[in-house]
Amino acid sequence: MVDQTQRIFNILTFNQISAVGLKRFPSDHYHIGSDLTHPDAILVRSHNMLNMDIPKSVIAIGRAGAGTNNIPVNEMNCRGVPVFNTPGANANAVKELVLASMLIAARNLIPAFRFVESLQGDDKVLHKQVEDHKKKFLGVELPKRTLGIIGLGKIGRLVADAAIKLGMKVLGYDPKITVESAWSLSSEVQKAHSIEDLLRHSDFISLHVPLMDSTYHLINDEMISYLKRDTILLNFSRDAIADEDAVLAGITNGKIKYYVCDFPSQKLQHHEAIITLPHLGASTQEAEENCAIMVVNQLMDYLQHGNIINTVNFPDVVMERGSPYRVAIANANVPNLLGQISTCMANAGLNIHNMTNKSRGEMAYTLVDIDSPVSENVIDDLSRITGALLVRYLPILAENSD
Ligand SMILES: NC(=O)c1ccc[n+]([C@@H]2O[C@H](COP(=O)([O-])OP(=O)(O)OC[C@H]3O[C@@H](n4cnc5c(N)ncnc54)[C@H](O)[C@@H]3O)[C@@H](O)[C@H]2O)c1
Ligand SMILES: O=C(O)[C@H](O)COP(=O)(O)O
Repeated sequence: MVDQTQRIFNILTFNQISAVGLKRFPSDHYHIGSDLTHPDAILVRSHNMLNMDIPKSVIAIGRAGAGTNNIPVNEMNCRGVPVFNTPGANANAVKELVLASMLIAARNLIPAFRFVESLQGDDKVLHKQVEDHKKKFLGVELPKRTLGIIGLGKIGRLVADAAIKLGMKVLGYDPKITVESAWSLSSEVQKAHSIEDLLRHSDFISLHVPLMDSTYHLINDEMISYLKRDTILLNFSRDAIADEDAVLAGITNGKIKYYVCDFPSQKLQHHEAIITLPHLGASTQEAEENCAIMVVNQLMDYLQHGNIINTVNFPDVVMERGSPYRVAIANANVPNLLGQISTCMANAGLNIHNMTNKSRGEMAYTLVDIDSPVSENVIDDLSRITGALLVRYLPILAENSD
């Protein structure tokens, strides 16, 4: 049997992951590279992995960021592979870009800038043109205007706080809000009774929901029909949350004054009322570092100790080491798995020191600390239990690597 205390983990990287995070991997137990052939884990940002042949060696995927719609999470469920992300690590960066975008749109800064760039002549001519035409760019101020926020998670609630500080009224809509988010939400955020209610009463609308089946084209012709005239719509979530054809029609019929979004497409290019940015929401030095540090810490804790924190498909499961010998089992959430695990260990003469088991939807996860080393045969027997998807033996790594 390979000495698991000496093992090396291969981490395959897609996209540019901040070196501040990558350097946390101790070099005596981790190899990092963008061209490794038998990776144990993948670190990714927005690289599209949906149609990729993900090597069978992969036991974890870490998304340095929030959205995981580029990762085949269902396929990973079948393999018992956790998909980690970094909730909140880039939220401030997105919030700041949303604030900038609201101000840019409210004051017509893009057309105003384009106008100035188009001017020709000496300073006297320029000044005259400026004073004659500035009325075309008359803007509005934010205080007392209503911002509707759809999705009050890590980003939505920061945007809400900032808007309130700027004197705006904030309406929020999030039927799936978590208890943690509800606790951290400013009491000044008014709850919209329905999405229609929010759309009808907002001057600005900002989308902060993940892309899932239930949010695909959340903003469509019908939803846009509820808007006030001249609404400013901001989408820093994902392209497909707003139906581009519906947005274009909404601009034509006067419901939408500006559509500001982080996801360019040919349909959205070269339109006076559309401002698209090159997916810049999380592109700050701070956010990139925060995401990389968080995801690397989570990944190392999982690879070395089996602990799971912040995945989109497994429950959080953390157990302090009670012994140097640990077995981690990702399994389907079916009856009698724990009984079979205990029986298998008892049959091998192993004494269980401590164990924990949690489930989330179809997935469950079990950590078992054992008083003595565990043989490869026992790991094979555990792997044969119906419903066991991924079984790992995790003795503490040798020296300097915890
Ligand atoms: N532009 C960027 O660079 C950038 C950066 C970070 C995140 N994002 C996108 O923003 C999304 C949100 O990020 P987050 O960190 O706030 O995530 P989050 O998980 O903390 O919050 C998402 C919120 O949306 C809510 N929600 C889900 N379905 C909803 C629905 N139908 N209507 C209303 N609310 C609904 C959830 O209950 C949750 O509170 C990410 O999934 C990602 O797609 C983009
Ligand atoms: O979901 C996210 O975290 C953002 O879309 C950021 O994506 P990026 O890491 O590719 O910038």
